Amino acid sequence: MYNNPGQQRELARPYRKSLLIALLLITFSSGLLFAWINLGRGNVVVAAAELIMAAYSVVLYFNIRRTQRLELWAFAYLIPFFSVMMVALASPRSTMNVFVWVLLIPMVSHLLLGRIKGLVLTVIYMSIAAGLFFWRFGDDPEAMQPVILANIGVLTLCLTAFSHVYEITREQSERRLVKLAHSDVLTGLPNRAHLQSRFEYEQARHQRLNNPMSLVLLDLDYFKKVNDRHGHEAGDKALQHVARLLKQRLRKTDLAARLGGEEFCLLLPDTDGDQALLVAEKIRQQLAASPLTFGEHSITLTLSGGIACFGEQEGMELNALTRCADKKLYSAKSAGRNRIALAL
Ligand SMILES: Nc1nc2c(ncn2[C@@H]2O[C@H](COP(=O)(O)OP(=O)(O)OP(=O)(O)O)[C@@H](O)[C@H]2O)c(=O)[nH]1
Repeated sequence: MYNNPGQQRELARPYRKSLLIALLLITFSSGLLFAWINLGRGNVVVAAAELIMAAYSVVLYFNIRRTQRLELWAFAYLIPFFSVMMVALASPRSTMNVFVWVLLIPMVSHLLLGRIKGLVLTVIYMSIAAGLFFWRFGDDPEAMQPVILANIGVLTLCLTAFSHVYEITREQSERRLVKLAHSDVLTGLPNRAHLQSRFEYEQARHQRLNNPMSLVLLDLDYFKKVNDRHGHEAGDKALQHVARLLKQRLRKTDLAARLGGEEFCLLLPDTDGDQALLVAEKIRQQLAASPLTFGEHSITLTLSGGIACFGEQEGMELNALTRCADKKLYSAKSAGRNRIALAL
């Protein structure tokens, strides 16, 4: 599942990229506009910094469209952008109005860098901006009025807090959505999409370490009869019963997924065919020995299974392995059900 920060960053990539591109276009046009205004006012240092920033944003624009390392480029944009802002704040020729730009810092930092790095950058540049404000206007009684300081302080704090809380809730809902998209609603087991991404991870690990890996397909026997005799609710309970058993029996490093209907798949890393057969047999026996209680009924469930081993012979891709395991599952069904087939 997408739980680590790297994967979380991957999810945020598309919207951060669009945002960064929009910011670059704004920086380019506003850089030109303000350079022209500042040149007119004789504020040459600030005008030069703004022109450089406008030119730099064109360079970034072309790099960002192709890059895979968005966060690095976001830093490459934000640090010069905020630094030029600080130059403008420090310039004796600029008025107090220019400090309104500081309010952009928390929003832009959080949106482009996420909650932790965004907060760090916000605190650094807000502290510099506060220092510059007191340095420039500390002896101006008009600017130092408590009501003005309170307005600026509270507004800045609010914007920082809102941006931070927004990022936290955005990350949480993103995680929830990904979890939903990767799990089966009825049983809570991972679904086919999750199996595919986990398989790709295990496939890469196998190529590096050459460890064995097995895939087991399990299918409940005569499941239609359970639905027909006891109703769909009993069928659903039976599927949840099997899912619970799989979760209990397997190692943390194994994966049990529901592929759909009454079919389940186990991905067993570091496990060869014989070991997989032992695991599947234990599950089969335990299921047969622990009937589902539904109302006053006790419903005995059995399953059949087929095992495929990762390798050139049976398959190196998920589809090929599944096809191979499916053939063996079919032979287990034909041989009378309630059994696991390792060979055809
Ligand atoms: N209750 C419930 N039933 C489901 C669900 N998904 C699939 N089924 C039912 O599972 C049954 C599968 O029937 P079959 O494919 O004939 O398989 P079977 O009866 O187990 O027979 P064999 O696999 O040959 O042993 C169908 O009746 C489906 O409606 C589900 O989510 N809940």
